Amino acid sequence: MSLLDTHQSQVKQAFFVTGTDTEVGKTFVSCALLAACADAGLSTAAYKPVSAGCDLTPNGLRNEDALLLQQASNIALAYNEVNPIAFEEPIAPHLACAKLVAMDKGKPIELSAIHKGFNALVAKQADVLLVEGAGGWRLPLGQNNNGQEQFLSDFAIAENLPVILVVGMRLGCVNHALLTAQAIARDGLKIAGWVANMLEPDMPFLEENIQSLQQLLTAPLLARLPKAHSPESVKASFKLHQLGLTM
Ligand SMILES: Nc1ncnc2c1ncn2[C@@H]1O[C@H](COP(=O)(O)OP(=O)(O)OP(=O)(O)O)[C@@H](O)[C@H]1O
Ligand SMILES: C[C@H](N)[C@H](N)CCCCCC(=O)O
Ligand SMILES: [Mg+2]
Repeated sequence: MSLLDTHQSQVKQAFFVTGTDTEVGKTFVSCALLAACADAGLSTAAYKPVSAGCDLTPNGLRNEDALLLQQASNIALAYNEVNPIAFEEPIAPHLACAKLVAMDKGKPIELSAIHKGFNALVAKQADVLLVEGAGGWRLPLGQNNNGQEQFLSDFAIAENLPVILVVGMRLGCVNHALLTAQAIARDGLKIAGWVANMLEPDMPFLEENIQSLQQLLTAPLLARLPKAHSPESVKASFKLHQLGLTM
């Protein structure tokens, strides 16, 4: 029985949300999907295992993505349950981590800690659990104690999570989307679907680019999100039955 099967007995469905790059709308799309699930009467939780770019507050580091995901979840979650590994600098997390380790102010990122946080959220038994990556699919986490390079995708692979791919619609996204989809498939995971996030409404041939991706990506197009003032305002873009969340 795969890890996911074990987990699925406790959650209706967990998804790993990745994107064609950083800043393409993983958080925005995740919050919109969480709102759509809540409207459908589903209980929701979210996880941002690794964050970089945080404010230092009296309660500790706080990442904007993680706060938005915490707020968009309708199961009450403590901040550290949502985001157990946080770095202050808005840079690649493995570099932020290496800097702290070099100054003896931190320790290497451990995949086991990411799995532990995931298992704790699975135990909350939400109908839907969204895990947001950081940057793109192959996010480095630095070396483990055996000197092996680790990636956040290793976590998704080990948990056998279906993946939602957020494509930031801008020139160059077709290549990024196809390379990401290819890597996910070669990693043995299923893409549950992809989202056309229309960050740049005036992108030339926007429709033609979306149609090209529909032809070139085998996974279904889950939603076309327009540039909007809030994730809540575009939650109706999702058809939850495509994700097996409603009949
Ligand atoms: N469809 C949209 N309409 C309006 N604003 C959007 C939309 N999608 C994303 N944004 C905005 O663009 C910025 C980047 O989006 P977001 O933070 O979701 O990207 P991300 O992929 O999660 O980035 P990161 O890699 O840092 O996690 C944010 O300010 C977000 O609010
Ligand atoms: C700081 C930024 N907003 C993201 N949270 C982290 C992006 C990491 C990108 C790593 C890479 O270059 O692929
Ligand atoms: Mg984000």
